[in-house]
Amino acid sequence: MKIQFAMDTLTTEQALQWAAAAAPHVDILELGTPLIKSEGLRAVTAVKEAHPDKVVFADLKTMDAGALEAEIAFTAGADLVTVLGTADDSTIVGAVEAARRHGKGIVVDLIGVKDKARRAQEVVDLGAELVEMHAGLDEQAQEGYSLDDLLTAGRASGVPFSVAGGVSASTVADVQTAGAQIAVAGGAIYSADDIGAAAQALRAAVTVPV
Ligand SMILES: O=C(CO)[C@H](O)[C@H](O)COP(=O)(O)O
Repeated sequence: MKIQFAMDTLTTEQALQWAAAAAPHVDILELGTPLIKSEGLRAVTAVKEAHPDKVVFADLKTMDAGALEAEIAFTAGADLVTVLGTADDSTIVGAVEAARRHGKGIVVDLIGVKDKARRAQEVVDLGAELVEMHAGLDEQAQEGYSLDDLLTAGRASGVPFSVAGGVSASTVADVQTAGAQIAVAGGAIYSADDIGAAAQALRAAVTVPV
């Protein structure tokens, strides 16, 4: 299973520092939505130039104009771009077509989707590379939140999936056992005093490296 580091910060400078510390221990460097809104796609270019060997993930969370938004992110250096599962099918198809022109991929983020397993199957049929079983930061802050529903939806989907929603070193093995291709971790890494050590601990907690 791969590890994706979600860099939810507001400056390219901070992201580059975090990426440098975490890169030896992660497979995918994600530019979080707040970072892209704050700095624009220049941040994607900067991270790709600094880490050409890593998969660079632009978390655009596109809801409309799928072809156009995906096109500009791939041109800026992204390898994977997100479109929301709540978007119209035509938005997802437009983004997938842009990905194919660039030899890259679209990840459909299922944040806010009620029946995640069913929508996952639909969007993979539309050409998405994989889906992200995702509970956002606001959902995570609610009392009683756990990853369990995401893992259940992932197992039920039968399609390639990642899991994002507060994944930490103590839950990453459960994500792997559920069959995820990718575990996404943001706060568990960037909130630590030592970013590199936190990324390394997450990697070490994955029982069977893939
Ligand atoms: O996309 C996001 C929020 O919308 C986050 O990047 C994602 O949830 C991963 O971060 P964390 O591990 O802190 O939940």
